[in-house]
Amino acid sequence: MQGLFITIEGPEGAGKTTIIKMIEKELTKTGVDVIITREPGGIHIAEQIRQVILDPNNTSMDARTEALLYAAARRQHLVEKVIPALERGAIVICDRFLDSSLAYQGNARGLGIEEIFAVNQFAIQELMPDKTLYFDIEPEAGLKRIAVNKGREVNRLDLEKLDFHYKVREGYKKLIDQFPERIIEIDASQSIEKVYSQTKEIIAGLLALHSEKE
Ligand SMILES: Nc1ncnc2c1ncn2[C@@H]1O[C@H](COP(=O)(O)OP(=O)(O)OP(=O)(O)O)[C@@H](O)[C@H]1O
Ligand SMILES: Cc1cn([C@H]2C[C@H](O)[C@@H](COP(=O)(O)O)O2)c(=O)[nH]c1=O
Repeated sequence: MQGLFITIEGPEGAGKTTIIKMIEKELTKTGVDVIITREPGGIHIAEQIRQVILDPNNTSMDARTEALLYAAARRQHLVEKVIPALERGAIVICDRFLDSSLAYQGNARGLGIEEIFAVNQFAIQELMPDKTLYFDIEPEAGLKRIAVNKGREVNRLDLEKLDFHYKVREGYKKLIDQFPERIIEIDASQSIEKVYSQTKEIIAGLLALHSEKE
């Protein structure tokens, strides 16, 4: 595949969506073929699965069912949107991907990072991101940010106890140790301007390297 697959990860309220929108605006100006998308979602079927997973009324959802639904949404999103874009050489920036499953379902739900990785192999068939930017923030600070954002819908996972969100962050830290070449950590507790300028610099570097290779 000739494109470049970049994923953005982090706990709730880390600022992923905010920064991705700013990056999209910047890249669109420069004429780069960029696709901005998200998980779970990004295409009709996966958005429908998203509604089921994140509905706060679905309190009886089993943890393995949750993990499988994320993997199913991922599969459809890859096949319908991400892979075709990469094949035509586009830059794909995805708000969350496999690492979210590893941190949330694998570590925080306690299903096991290795186990969730294995389940997801069926969905991704070894298609991993070229680079992942991990936005790190203390769970309390991230949750505080989303609490003051009154326009945002509260989802089923936001409602988990603080301890769950700490385990999510712990899961991401384990992934950084496991994939140091792929995952770059950014301190997301900084101002929007600082997080944006660091992200922009990293993405510019990745684009430059990518175009050298072509
Ligand atoms: N660096 C920042 N400093 C202060 N507030 C921020 C910062 N980045 C984002 N915010 C605000 O925090 C809230 C959450 O941001 P955003 O939706 O981008 O986070 P997210 O990582 O996509 O969250 P989630 O994964 O929970 O959807 C928004 O109201 C946004 O304006
Ligand atoms: C892809 C993916 C996501 N999650 C969780 C993380 C968030 O709580 C929601 C998505 O909401 P957002 O506002 O779009 O960030 O889903 C998960 O638990 N596992 C996953 O694989």
